Amino acid sequence: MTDKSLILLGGGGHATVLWEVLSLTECDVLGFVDPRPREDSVLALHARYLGDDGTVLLHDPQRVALINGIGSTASTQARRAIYQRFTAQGYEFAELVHPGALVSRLDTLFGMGVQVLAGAVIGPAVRFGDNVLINSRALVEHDCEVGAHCHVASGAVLCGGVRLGQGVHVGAGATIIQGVTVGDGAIIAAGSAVIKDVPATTLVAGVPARIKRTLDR
Ligand SMILES: CC(=O)SCCNC(=O)CCNC(=O)[C@H](O)C(C)(C)COP(=O)(O)OP(=O)(O)OC[C@H]1O[C@@H](n2cnc3c(N)ncnc32)[C@H](O)[C@@H]1OP(=O)(O)O
Repeated sequence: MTDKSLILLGGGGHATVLWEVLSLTECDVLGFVDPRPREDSVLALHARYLGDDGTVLLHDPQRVALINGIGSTASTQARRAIYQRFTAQGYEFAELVHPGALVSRLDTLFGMGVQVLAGAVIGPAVRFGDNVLINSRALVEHDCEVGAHCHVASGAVLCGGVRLGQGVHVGAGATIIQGVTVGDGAIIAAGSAVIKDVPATTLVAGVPARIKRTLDR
């Protein structure tokens, strides 16, 4: 974890989860930014509202680091966009690991700003790119490679040696069997069982998962 003070980007559901994780750490959290904060959002947890996203730029990137509070339910584009916007301005994103996650540090590599939430299990020799989100109770087995900006949603399972390209969304409760490769920008529907490689920018769904359509990106 960084020594810098932290600013949370976003105030919605994912930010609320992160706010709780932050409350379990010793970090100095300045507050959150959001263009349109809602009363039933992280505000309800008495988080300090700093202003819209542009407020971040009032803070020296040498002194503050950011937490990506944008979630995703399918496309990971919004999480990627805000990450790229602020890294281009010289800001760093802090790693955030819930104390109730089990993370092997045996040859496991984290990119910048990786988030691992409650109950997630990460096996040895796993490689995470930047801005990866491993959501609650997900399982990432040994030797997996998870590209930048991927979201492995709640309860999803990556068996050993799975390779995800960049910006892949693995839906809640989906399982990808060992050795499968998933191309950049693919979306795996919730609850699917993926038993063979998935081409880039396709949506796959079902048990076993089949291609439903090509995504427009
Ligand atoms: C903490 C958190 O909450 S993290 C967020 C976790 N949430 C998720 O991971 C949600 C993942 N989202 C899904 O699974 C959605 O159903 C999506 C993204 C796949 C739907 O995508 P859309 O583009 O809206 O697809 P649409 O609903 O039109 O369905 C396309 C086809 O896939 C099928 N399909 C969609 N979802 C599923 C699914 N989960 N399982 C099986 N088939 C599915 C549809 O029946 C349809 O099939 P058809 O073309 O044969 O009729």
